[in-house]
Amino acid sequence: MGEVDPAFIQEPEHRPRVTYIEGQGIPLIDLSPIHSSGDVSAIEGLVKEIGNACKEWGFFQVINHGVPLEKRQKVEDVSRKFFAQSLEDKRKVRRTEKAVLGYYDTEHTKNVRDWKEVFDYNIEEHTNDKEVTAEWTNLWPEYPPEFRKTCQEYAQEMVKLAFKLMELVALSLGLPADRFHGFFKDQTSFVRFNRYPTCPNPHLALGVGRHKDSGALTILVEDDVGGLEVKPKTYGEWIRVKPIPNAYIINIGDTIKVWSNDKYESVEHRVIVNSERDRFSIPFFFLPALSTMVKPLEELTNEQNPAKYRAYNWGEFISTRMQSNFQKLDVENLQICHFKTTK
Ligand SMILES: O=C(O)CCC(=O)C(=O)O
Ligand SMILES: [Fe+2]
Repeated sequence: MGEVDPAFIQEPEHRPRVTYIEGQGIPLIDLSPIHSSGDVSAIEGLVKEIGNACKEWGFFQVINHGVPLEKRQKVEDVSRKFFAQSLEDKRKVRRTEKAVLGYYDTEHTKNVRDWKEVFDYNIEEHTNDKEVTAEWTNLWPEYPPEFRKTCQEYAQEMVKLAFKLMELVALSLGLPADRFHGFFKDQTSFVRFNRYPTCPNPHLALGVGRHKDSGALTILVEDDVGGLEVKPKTYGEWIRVKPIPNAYIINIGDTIKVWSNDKYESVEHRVIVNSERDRFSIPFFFLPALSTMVKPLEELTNEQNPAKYRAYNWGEFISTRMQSNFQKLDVENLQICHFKTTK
């Protein structure tokens, strides 16, 4: 990508600011208690911390998460090797409008093109639902040769961590630890490799435009370049996230927001690019099964606190969203607010 094509240019109110606020207050949570069985008070303390972070921020970082560093380094390595190939080679595993996994460099967020290229792969090779128009079949590149195995091993680590986090989220809502597990049988979770190339005019474009993640939660690895910004509800301003070596960044997605009937927040975020160094990141999106009807949990609603959302089908939602990100459209993207029962 060379000059900044008009397709990438953000409206003035969405362009990044030259000066920024870094990291203050973003919760940093130590997950060690989940690995040492038996210490009830440590687990209780952790559950409280998670609950507060989900309520106030919708966003936090974790350390002592149990994911071996070597698995992370290997996956970062294959991502870099894949992107270092020629465009022609990368396009051998190119996604299409219908087949939504693989490589592409033309994603749009809210109908403005993102300054990035991506590669997506699914955790489970699930059969495509007839009701749903998108195809979810993995396209594996031939290079580097260890690509597929490394990706699959990393995905298993992400799934393990995601289930642990969902248990903590469930406990923090006063629910049984395994309350959410059933939704993830035949999950649609996927991993994304992002490369944000250097940009000649970083103040005009964004690596990813402002958005909320629509799944349950996202577990993100970023390198040391920095550029991720979040706008927590309590803050009202964009805050730059400070990269912490070997930490994972967790953000709550719209699905948890709906399940919790708005008790927990999904936070708006975006990625700033720069003119000096490419940035690489690897989000894992923890997503329910295609057939899931997403709606506020009955245990968390009652007459005083009625459901704030109508049920929607996850398969239709995610397929519509993936397809609308493929190209610029003249209509607004599908959002959970379209299913709100109250204004
Ligand atoms: O690259 C990042 O830090 C975040 C990417 C992101 O928000 C996304 O892909 O949904
Ligand atoms: Fe995101």
